Amino acid sequence: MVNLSATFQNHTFANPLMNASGVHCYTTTQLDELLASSAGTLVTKSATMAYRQGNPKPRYRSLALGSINSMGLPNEGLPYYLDYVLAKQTQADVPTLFLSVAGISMQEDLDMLAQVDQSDFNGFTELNLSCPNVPGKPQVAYDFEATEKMLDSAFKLFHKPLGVKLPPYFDLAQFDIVAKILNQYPLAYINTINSVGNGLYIDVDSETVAIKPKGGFGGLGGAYVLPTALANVHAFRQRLNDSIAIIGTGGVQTGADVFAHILAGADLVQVGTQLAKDGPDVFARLTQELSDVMAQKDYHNLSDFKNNLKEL
Ligand SMILES: O=C1NC(=O)NC(C(=O)O)N1
Repeated sequence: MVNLSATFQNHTFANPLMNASGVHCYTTTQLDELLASSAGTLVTKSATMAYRQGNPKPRYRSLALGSINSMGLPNEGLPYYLDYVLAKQTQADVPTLFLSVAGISMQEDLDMLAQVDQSDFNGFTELNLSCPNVPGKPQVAYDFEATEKMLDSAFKLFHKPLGVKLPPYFDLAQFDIVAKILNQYPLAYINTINSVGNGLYIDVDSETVAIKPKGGFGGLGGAYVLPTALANVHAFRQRLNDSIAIIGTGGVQTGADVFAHILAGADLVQVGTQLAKDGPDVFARLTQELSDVMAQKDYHNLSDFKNNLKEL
């Protein structure tokens, strides 16, 4: 018998799967659909303090090998999502929830964290340091000094469980540097990776880009990014204190991809592009496929193979 239950910082989820922030999580209707699905839990769309329209459309394009997006942090504003998780957490059989924030400035991040800290929210807060799509706003987590300053300030005022959403890194020396910074803080988790920033999809027939913002440059998701996502999960698992959990995000299309993320060291696994393509029913398929892969290998629990990637 296969048991998919996932433990994560003393919280238990029915399975390790959830949505990636930004996908099927803008409205309470979408969030309720996630709760009604086979997903183990959910994360809200990254919020700014106030409602934000985001970039001009078309700003998302589903592609054969994944997706490209330059949404630009459209969201209903922090109060909308905070109200949602506060209302939901009082209901029976609702799992511990995740709330994502992404200020346009460090001060906005701190203001939002302060507001969440003063609330009764009992779930995990995700500080998104890696949105690649706000014109003129660099991805914070590519600036190591700014990241350190941000976390110093955040932990001075925030006392609830906090995670950070990181961009992909591509250099082993960067993994060393970033892990050294992150290990200084009592982080509940890291979530790696965000979309691979500023890719450019070209439609040869029309000789045109796929999305309107930023001349077509946007974050890549889907099959394009699975090896990069697995590398970031594994590199950070090898370098971070055991006290910091890891959410693996990027490139999940099948149960075998979920298995690979966990083998690489992920404690939970998020699904973005494939959720956008298939809708919340994707979680029923992915949990079944993960269960099938485990049964074929005679594994009964996630701990039987988590972070057990073999080298040659
Ligand atoms: O962090 C983000 N990553 C993305 O790929 N897109 C969204 C966005 O543009 O809002 N934010």
